[in-house]
Amino acid sequence: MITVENLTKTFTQSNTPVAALDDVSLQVPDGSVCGVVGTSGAGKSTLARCIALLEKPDSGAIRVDGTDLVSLEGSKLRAARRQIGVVPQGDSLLRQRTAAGNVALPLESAKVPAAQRRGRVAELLDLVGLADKSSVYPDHLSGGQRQRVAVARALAAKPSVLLADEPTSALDPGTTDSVLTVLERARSELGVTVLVVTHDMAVVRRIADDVAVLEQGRVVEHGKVLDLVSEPGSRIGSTLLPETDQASTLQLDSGGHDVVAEVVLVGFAAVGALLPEASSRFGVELSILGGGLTRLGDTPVAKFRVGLSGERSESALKWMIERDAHVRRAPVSVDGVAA
Ligand SMILES: Nc1ncnc2c1ncn2[C@@H]1O[C@H](COP(=O)(O)OP(=O)(O)OP(=O)(O)O)[C@@H](O)[C@H]1O
Repeated sequence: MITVENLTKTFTQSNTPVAALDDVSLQVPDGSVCGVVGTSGAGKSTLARCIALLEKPDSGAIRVDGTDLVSLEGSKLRAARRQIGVVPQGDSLLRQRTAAGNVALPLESAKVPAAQRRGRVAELLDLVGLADKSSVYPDHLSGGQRQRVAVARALAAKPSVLLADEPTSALDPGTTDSVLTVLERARSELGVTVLVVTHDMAVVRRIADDVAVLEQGRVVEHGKVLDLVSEPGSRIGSTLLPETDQASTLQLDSGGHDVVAEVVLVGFAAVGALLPEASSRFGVELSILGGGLTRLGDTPVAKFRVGLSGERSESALKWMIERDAHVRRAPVSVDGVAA
């Protein structure tokens, strides 16, 4: 578990203090992937650098498996750093070393014997799908392959935490996918806790269990992605789920329904069966007025605007809520048209 408690960090720019981190607290459970997102200047990289112990916060604590890393010094600090593998922002490989040579670097620093080193490097290159590129130099690798070597290098010393700062920036969607697959594999096959700093919501959509949204140095939203998307007003929800409120759809179809509601359904069972079952069980006519289906990680999630007509519309809605559908009633005016 990574626990960040009340972290603050202020820089001075032209004699003016800039609060890069302003009382930031968050938790990343063991073996999970947490995305840290936010606009440019929100404080994402500063947070990553503090957690990687490359920057000292002004105050606050960073606990990995219970130990506060901020207070460590000397050999204890060096040992703690080894527990945190870092994939830095941008191209970080040494040009004069092969892929294998780059991955071997942390093992050489830790004085791991050569035979053991070779075995570990081979394992890691295999993990990132680059076993056949071991003797290739970075200039002859694609951007995505270079990032995967950087991930292998970050994992070399068997860290419990992997921190990746914008690992997919400047990569096209196909290449992004190959890098995300490797981060996801680090979690699933090695049990590493992964923190990904990114401005790219596709990263959150594809691999994050948890997410923290930073804005001007503060955490404005934090939690499990699948919980947040069902909360009314969630920024994550409005970014990751389909739009439901196109004015044209509403004007054409919403009139005449007894109940109009926005429904978020999470998981195969809910997405596949809940609406048709509610309709048949309560004898109500149910129309989809907007929205659609998406996928967050492996989980299908739907957000629909629905219109229900029939005497038992309210009961149908209540029944869906009891089955974990997240329902928000749309206000309906006296003539029955959704506002
Ligand atoms: N070394 C520094 N000296 C002065 N100001 C800094 C320093 N590092 C960061 N800042 C400032 O702190 C704030 C947060 O910067 P940070 O790089 O953490 O944001 P970010 O969310 O990672 O942005 P980006 O997505 O553009 O990388 C910004 O206002 C930035 O200008």
